[in-house]
Amino acid sequence: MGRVIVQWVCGTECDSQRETTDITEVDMAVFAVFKKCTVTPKTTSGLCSKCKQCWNMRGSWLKGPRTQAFHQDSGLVPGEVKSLRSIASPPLSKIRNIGIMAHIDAGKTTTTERMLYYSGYTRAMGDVDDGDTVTDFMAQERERGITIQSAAVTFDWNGYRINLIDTPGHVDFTVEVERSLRILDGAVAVFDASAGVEAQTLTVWRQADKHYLPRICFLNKMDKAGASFSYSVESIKQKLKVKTLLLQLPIGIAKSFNGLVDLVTKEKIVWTSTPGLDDGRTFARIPLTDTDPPELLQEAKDARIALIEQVADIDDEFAELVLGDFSDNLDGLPAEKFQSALRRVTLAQKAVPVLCGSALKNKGVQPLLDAITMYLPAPNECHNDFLQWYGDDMCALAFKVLHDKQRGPLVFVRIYSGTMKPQSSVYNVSKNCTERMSRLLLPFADQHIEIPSLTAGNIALTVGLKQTATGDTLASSKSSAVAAARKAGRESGNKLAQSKASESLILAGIEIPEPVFFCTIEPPSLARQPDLEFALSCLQREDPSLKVKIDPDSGQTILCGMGELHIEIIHDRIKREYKLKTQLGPLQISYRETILNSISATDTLDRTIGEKRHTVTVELGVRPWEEEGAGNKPVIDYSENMPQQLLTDLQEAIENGIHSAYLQGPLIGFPLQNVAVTLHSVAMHPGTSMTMVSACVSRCMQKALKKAEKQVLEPLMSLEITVSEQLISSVLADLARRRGNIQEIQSRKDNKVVVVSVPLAELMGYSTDLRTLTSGSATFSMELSNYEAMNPQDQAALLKKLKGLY
Ligand SMILES: Nc1nc2c(ncn2[C@@H]2O[C@H](COP(=O)(O)OP(=O)(O)OP(=O)(O)O)[C@@H](O)[C@H]2O)c(=O)[nH]1
Repeated sequence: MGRVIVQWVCGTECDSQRETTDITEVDMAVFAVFKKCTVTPKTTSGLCSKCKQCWNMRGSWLKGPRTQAFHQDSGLVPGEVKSLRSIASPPLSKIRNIGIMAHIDAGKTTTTERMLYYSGYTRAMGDVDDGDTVTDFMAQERERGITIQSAAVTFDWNGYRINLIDTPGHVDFTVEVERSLRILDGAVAVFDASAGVEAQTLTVWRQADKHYLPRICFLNKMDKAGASFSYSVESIKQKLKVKTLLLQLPIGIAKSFNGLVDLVTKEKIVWTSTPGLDDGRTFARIPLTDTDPPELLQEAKDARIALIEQVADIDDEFAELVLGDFSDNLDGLPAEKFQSALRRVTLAQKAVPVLCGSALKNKGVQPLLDAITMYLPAPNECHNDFLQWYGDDMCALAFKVLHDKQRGPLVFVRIYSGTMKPQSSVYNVSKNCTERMSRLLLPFADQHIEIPSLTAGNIALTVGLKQTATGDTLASSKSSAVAAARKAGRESGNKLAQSKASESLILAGIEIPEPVFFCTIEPPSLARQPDLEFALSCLQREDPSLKVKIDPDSGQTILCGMGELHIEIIHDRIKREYKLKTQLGPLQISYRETILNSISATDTLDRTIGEKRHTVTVELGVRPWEEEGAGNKPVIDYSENMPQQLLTDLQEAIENGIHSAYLQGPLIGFPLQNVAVTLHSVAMHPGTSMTMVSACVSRCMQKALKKAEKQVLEPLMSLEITVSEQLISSVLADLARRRGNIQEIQSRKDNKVVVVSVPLAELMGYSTDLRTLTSGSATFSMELSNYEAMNPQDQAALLKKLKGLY
């Protein structure tokens, strides 16, 4: 038997876990028991002692309560496992990396489950309502009705490899959205056919626009009372402003929905059920004939002609074909030519194919899978700048990190070029370190299949990378990354471009915005502090927009995040996943401090520790720095009196002292910004330790800062709000109340896009307020723009508040 890593979890009381590398008959029977709860294992010899105990106690798994972990195992049959091994690396043209996006409850999970089932990789169909799906989401997501984390599954369909990734749509999780979209080549948007376009779909659709992703629409829930094909299509046209290509027509609607007409092939698609097995696996494609109801025939004929005209309008090659060989005989138009034209139009994003069905009633999913392979792009049809520099060398992007209790961190990567192999070293370009990857796995359906290598275009799961975090770029070696950077520089010509190019090599990953909110977090007891630190370090690797630091005064742990909801979710995850009930302090905004004039100071530190006397005297000056290049790091220079060549450890000690003082401003202890430091002199007693030098420099700098004229800087956020013309006035009025400074109002089709900068302090709860103001129709994205000086009144009010004088 092949080496197949399968993790299974006993779904009953014992909660034990086991990994096996060889699938045997017994194991298969056991998996079947766990998955389907209907088969009796021939023997219990394959069970661990805990499971055996459990088995002996119950005598059966049949009534075992279903737990979330229960569904990590699968009902694969041995033959299928073999076939997985033989197709580990399909040709590039046969790979589809696609996202599935939808408004909450549109049927994304149900559709994915059906895809896995029909492609033959799960033995039973998972059901959202029974809570046994493969792409199960976090508890918080279900409770709050939002998607936070993306799931990645791989499966094969008709010789194509499909890597399917969920794209969460909530504005507070921009990084999660960005990291999913960044590695995709195309997307399927799922709609509830009784609701049309809903708010969250609008958000993700716009994000997908930003990444130029070709898309297909799937109108799900055609069986539902109130479902309307025409209403949904109209809503897509109106709200998403796209040209829709109706490739199918539904046969019947709501309760009477029972099939589809394929307008490209002129066939009816009818699902047949065998008594007791209505799983939608079998269906027939029957050419439309005169024996079909005349209304259906007429409707199909009109819709097909409209589709042909529409495609001919957009695609010249197709227009030539239609006007030439087939002008008198549109019926004779070969389906393959039609499909090629539809593919060109979809890839060029000139229009979007629309399909329909009912995932729950097992209708329409197979044609959707065909459409994914037919109309969405292969990785080599997408453009990625940095690829040309790596050539055949391996370059991959880590887009998701999961913490597995047994295997440690599992890192999902998208391979852009070259080949990845287990038991090999990889160079992390973003972290400048080399790591060893022990195993390479495919997240195949609900299994992780061990593979010997994987080539460009694929998505893999790696084990053993301990440093790599979400968003990091991986290359085969440091020399390969340097060679790629050089190549990029050479091609761009000058020095500046060279440095930009090498930066963009690193940024094959995702730009992580600076966190703007923070709060303290405390474990339930001091003894649990190490547990909290462990939880936070795991969460930080999964989510690079989360930052953790220690308050130098109080020693408290500080959590810095992107938004109110972000911090709330992290708090919740620590409780659920790490079983730690932590206490959060009030949410605060991360201000900065600066100075307005130049000041010098001198300080002496004289300490005797043990037998040893440490004496050091420092003289330095601080001044405002208005030129570029300072930001949140100090600009440091040395006066002419200082020796030209300082000893390395002395210089390091001095700069450490400056950096530590820079973290705590003189007014309210926020980090400094735009301050330069000049060191005039350092005199020390022989044998004085470098730690004392750092301490003295830091103290001297704080002394100088205290004497200077001080200023608080507040974070200004740059917002892009997309809102309909009718609602723009109320959005603008609200922004004025929030001290918003409108920079630009652009027109985007029927919508207006407001570009505005607003102090973060005025944006608490903004996503909820905007939703209320526009009944959920407006969307916005937000990022840190810069830090700006507060006016004297606002600053005085803030200082009073922070010092507790209110
Ligand atoms: N009538 C009908 N109900 C459906 C269909 N597809 C899904 N549902 C139901 O709709 C609800 C939501 O389905 P999900 O598959 O969880 O939808 P989702 O888009 O993944 O939802 P989130 O994960 O919460 O974003 C469940 O109760 C499903 O049973 C369908 O085709 N017809």
